[in-house]
Amino acid sequence: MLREVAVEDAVGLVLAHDLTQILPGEFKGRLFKKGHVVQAEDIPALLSIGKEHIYTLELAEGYLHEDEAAARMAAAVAGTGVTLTEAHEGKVSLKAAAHGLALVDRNFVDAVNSLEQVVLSTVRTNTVAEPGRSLAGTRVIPLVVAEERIAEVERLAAEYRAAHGGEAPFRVKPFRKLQVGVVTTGGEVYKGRIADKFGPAVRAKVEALGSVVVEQRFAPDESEFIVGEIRRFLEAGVDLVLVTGGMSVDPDDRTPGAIRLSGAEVVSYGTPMLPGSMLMMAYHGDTPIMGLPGCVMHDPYTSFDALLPLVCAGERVTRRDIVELGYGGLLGK
Ligand SMILES: Nc1nc2c(c(=O)[nH]1)N[C@H]1C(S)=C(S)[C@@H](COP(=O)(O)OP(=O)(O)OC[C@H]3O[C@@H](n4cnc5c(N)ncnc54)[C@H](O)[C@@H]3O)O[C@H]1N2
Ligand code: MOO
Repeated sequence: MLREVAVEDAVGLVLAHDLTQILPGEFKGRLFKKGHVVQAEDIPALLSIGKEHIYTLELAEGYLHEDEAAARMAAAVAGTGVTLTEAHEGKVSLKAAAHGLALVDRNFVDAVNSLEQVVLSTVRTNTVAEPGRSLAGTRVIPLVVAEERIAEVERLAAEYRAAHGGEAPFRVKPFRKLQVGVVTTGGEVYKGRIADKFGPAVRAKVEALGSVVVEQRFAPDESEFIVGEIRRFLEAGVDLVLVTGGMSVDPDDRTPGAIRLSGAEVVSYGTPMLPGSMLMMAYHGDTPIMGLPGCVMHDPYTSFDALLPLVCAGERVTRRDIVELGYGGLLGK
């Protein structure tokens, strides 16, 4: 168990937890590590950070130190594509091992946090994970916790894995390198009245996730023409077809009709996200095809930017994924 000891009497005893020093503007970090055996020369430093008494460690049977509890929780929830840090000041961080899509089961996270004294804090599911970026953290609130509490978290995680073919409730799915074909519609661009701005914008968004635009082709506002270009890319075996412009309500907006006419199975025309409400998500077999409205060209984050990471990670976008964009999806106009 923990024993409170006056600093002057602590020489030779084992520190129960990391001790943090904060010097505003200069330093914040660990002054002494958990497990450190207090030396006579440590006493002035301990007093300087305001410690006249410290906890020394004598763990009772059936109790865990905060570091071990955090480490066990992290190991229980972490799946593929995730690395764990060592416990530091009672916290373990879960980091992305590769550039990919963080997949987090919200119900599982809620179930863990409904237990008392434990913390599982994560990014939202479908967040883009950069390698080395911290995506989740585990800790417990008291310095020592009943082992039974952590065993409960481990049970929830084991049940989750059993119900999901072995997949963990928290994992990172690496991005694939997709070969992307772009069909840019619009008579004004096709006829050279204005310069194309969609191509560079879409290329940058695709490349940021590690995929590549293999070709961009141009089409006037004619359904059959657009269908022909879509089919050409499908026959060439691209992994993703993007059709830009012509997505709203004008008579010249042919793209949604052309995507349907090409034989695609439409998941959704329209997304509850602003900007990006006029986006179409569809599939030809396993090949995704997306109709991109004008805003994708000029807005940094739209429904396209929310869905492209799923596509690049090889997740099949469902109607449910589209529905869930609405809550928190008002970003612009
Ligand atoms: N009455 C309504 N008006 C609009 C609606 C609506 O629901 N009802 N939706 C709005 C939304 S949301 C969007 S987004 C825009 C644009 O949708 P479109 O995909 O149809 O975009 P276009 O009409 O094709 O083009 C808009 C604008 O951008 C220029 N453009 C298009 N492609 C290119 C390109 N490759 N390079 C440079 N510039 C391009 C085009 O010339 C137009 O000026 O509709 C809202 N309106
Ligand atoms: O498709 Mo619009 O995107 O909402 O600006």
